[in-house]
Amino acid sequence: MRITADPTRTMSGGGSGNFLLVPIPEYPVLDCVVPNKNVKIVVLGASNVGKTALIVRFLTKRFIGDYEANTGALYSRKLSLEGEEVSLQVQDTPCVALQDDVEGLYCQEQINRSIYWADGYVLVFSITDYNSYRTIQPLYQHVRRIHPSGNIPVILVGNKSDLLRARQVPAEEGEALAATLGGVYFEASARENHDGVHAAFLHLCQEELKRRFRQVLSSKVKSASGL
Ligand SMILES: Nc1nc2c(ncn2[C@@H]2O[C@H](COP(=O)(O)OP(=O)(O)OP(=O)(O)O)[C@@H](O)[C@H]2O)c(=O)[nH]1
Repeated sequence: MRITADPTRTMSGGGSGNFLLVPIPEYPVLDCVVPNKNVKIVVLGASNVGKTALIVRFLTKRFIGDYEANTGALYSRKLSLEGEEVSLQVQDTPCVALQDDVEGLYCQEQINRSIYWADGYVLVFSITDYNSYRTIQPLYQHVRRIHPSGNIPVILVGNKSDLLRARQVPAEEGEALAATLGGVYFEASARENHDGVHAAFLHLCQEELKRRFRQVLSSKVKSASGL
């Protein structure tokens, strides 16, 4: 499945101008935690693909243009999902890079900790940068090495869909890759559209909550059948 940002519904950020973003969590993390409804998401991808821009767009509806490089900031906020309040934590990360050794991927220890910590994964590439797309498969394998068992809620985001003339990754390749990862492909533009970005993050939260629900259900079935 692919969701393309709708340019007719652009939310440009109301004259925010260009300035360096200093990431400040919307709520203090501890105030934000709702028991059993705390979803932790990490955003991963190569350099310059728009990880920070996507997070900022999702949380503030704004596109600023200039972001502090490799922030690694943790953001938190509450949101209403299907009538229930969920506290969401979103971890920005420094970029990962392909390299020629056996592992194939350069990933800082800080990123490994974030992968271990998270419940859900936003894997981002830029549709204008084929190398960033090539990073995704090894990155996913890296996540799987850290979480070898279980279902990993993941979405694939092809960002910068406003730059169609510079496209290097066809939408079909994004969809095909997402299918092999067991996730959904969202094509989005952090620059031009809030709705597509919002839909992507929301989908991931919903997937994680569904996964928990299935887990609780199956453990109840197991304990009932054990009686
Ligand atoms: N045209 C366009 N530019 C974007 C979009 N998203 C981000 N950018 C620009 O791409 C550049 C990189 O954005 P960042 O959000 O800093 O990317 P990042 O992946 O966090 O980068 P690293 O710090 O290298 O990990 C910035 O100049 C953004 O303004 C988009 O959807 N469209």
